[in-house]
Amino acid sequence: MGEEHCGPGGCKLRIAGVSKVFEGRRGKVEALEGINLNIKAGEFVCLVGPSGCGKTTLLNIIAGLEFPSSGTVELDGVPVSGPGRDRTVMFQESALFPWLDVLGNVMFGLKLVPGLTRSARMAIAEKNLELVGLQDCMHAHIHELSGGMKQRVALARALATNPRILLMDEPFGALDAMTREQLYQDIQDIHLRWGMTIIFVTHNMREAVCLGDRVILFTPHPGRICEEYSVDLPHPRDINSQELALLSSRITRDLKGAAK
Ligand SMILES: Nc1ncnc2c1ncn2[C@@H]1O[C@H](COP(=O)(O)OP(=O)(O)OP(=O)(O)O)[C@@H](O)[C@H]1O
Repeated sequence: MGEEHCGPGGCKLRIAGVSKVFEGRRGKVEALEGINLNIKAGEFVCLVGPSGCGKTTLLNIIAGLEFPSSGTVELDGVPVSGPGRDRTVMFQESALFPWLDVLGNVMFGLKLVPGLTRSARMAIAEKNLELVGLQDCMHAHIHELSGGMKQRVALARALATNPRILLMDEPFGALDAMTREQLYQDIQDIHLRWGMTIIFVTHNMREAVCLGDRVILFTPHPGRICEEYSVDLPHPRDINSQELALLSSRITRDLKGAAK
C-alpha cells in the first residue's frame, strides 16, 4: 500500500434521541428507540446486536437514506437531511456493475463528484485499486473475481470519493476466514492512515473487537443501546489473539443476556 495516500480525516457524529418506527404490511415495527450516541472524528465504532435490532436502520439513517421518526443526527454540528458525498456506504453484497470492468466500477462511483475529468477519475480509481491490492486486475470482468476481490473493488469504490464517514454493513460477512483476516489488516491500515470515521455493523464479535475503538451492543425490539465497550488493544490487532477472544466472549455473553 502506498504510504502517500491520505484521506481528509473524519467527522464528528452526534445521534440524539433517535427512534424509528416503520409502518409496513406487518403494521408498526419499532426498529429503534431513544438512541443517543456521540462518535468522535476518526473513531472506529462497531455496532453489534441480535438480528433485527435496527443496526442497518441506524446506518441508513446516518447515511441519509432513511429518516428518524424522532430525534436528530448531526455531522460536525450540521443536521443530516439526506445522502451526501461526505458519507459512503459499503454493503455485504458488493453491488458491482457486471457490465463494467474493475476500473470502470470504481470510476463510476466518481461520476457524482463535480468537476472531475475522465482522466482524473481514472487516476483516482487506479490509485484506490492499488491501495486495496488490485493493481493487476484493473481490466478484469467482475465475474472473474473471487468474493474477496469483489469486496476489495467495493472498498476501493467507497474510498475513491474520500468519504469522511465510511458506513460498513457486514462488508466481510460472506467471505471465508482467511480472506477476512487479510481484509481486517487492510482496513486497520487504511483507517490508521486516513483517519476517517468508520461505523461498522457486524454479527461477528471477534471482528468487532479486532476493528473497533468502541463496540456498541443493542437490545432487540426495539433496538436500544444496552452496553458499550472500549477496546484499548493496540493496532494492528490479530483476530486470533487471547485478549481479543476474552473481550469478544464477554460481549457474546452480554448479547445472549440482552436477547432474552
Ligand atoms: N423498510 C422497512 N419497512 C418495515 N420494516 C422494516 C424496514 N426496514 C427494517 N424494518 C424492520 O426494522 C427492524 C430492524 O431492521 P434492521 O434491518 O435495521 O435490523 P438489523 O439489526 O440490521 O438486522 P440484521 O442483523 O438481521 O441485519 C426489523 O424488525 C425489520 O423487519
